Amino acid sequence: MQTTQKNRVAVLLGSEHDAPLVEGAFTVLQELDIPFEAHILSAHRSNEAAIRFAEKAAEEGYAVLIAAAGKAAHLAGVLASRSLLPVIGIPLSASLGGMDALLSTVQMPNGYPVATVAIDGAANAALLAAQILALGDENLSFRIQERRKAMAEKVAQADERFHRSFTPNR
Ligand SMILES: Nc1c(C(=O)O)ncn1[C@@H]1O[C@H](COP(=O)(O)O)[C@@H](O)[C@H]1O
Repeated sequence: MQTTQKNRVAVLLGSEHDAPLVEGAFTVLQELDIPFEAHILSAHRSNEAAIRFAEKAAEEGYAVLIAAAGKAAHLAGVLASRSLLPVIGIPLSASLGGMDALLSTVQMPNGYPVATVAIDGAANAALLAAQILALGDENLSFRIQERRKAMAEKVAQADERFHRSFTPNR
C-alpha cells in the first residue's frame, strides 16, 4: 500500500539482475525506518515508463530518487532530466568493474546533477537519501546519529582487539 506522505524514497534498478548489488540500500532504509518503493525501470528498455515515473515522482510522495544501473548507466541522468527531486546514482559493477557505469553516472552535463556514490555504493546512497530527508525530520536525524555512534563503537572495539605497539630498547 502506498503512503501519501512526501517522505518516500524510490529505488530504481536498471535490471532485475542488479538486485543483489542493491540490497545494501534496502537494509539501510529499513534500519532507519524510511518508507521506500523499489522498481525495475530502464532509460533504454522502458524509456517512456522511466520518464513517466520521474515526472510523477514528486506528486506521488517521493522525496529522493535512487537509481542503480550498470554498463551505460543512463537511468539516473534521465530521471534527473525529468524531475527536480534529488537523484542519487549508484554505478554498478555489472561490467568493466563498474568504471563504465561510474563515468556514465557521474559525468552529467552542467545543469542536471546526479549525486553519485561509489561503484556498488548502495548503502551510502541510502544514507545520503536519509540525510536529505533528515533535513526536515529531527527523529530521523537522531536515528542517523545513533547509527554513527554504533559505528564508532565498533571501530573502538576493533581497535581494542587490534591495538599493538612496539618500543625499541635503545
Ligand atoms: N544501464 C542500464 C539501463 C539504463 O541506464 O537505463 N537499463 C539497464 N541498464 C543496465 O544494463 C545492465 C545489464 O542488464 P541485463 O542483465 O538485464 O541485460 C544492468 O546492470 C542494467 O542496470
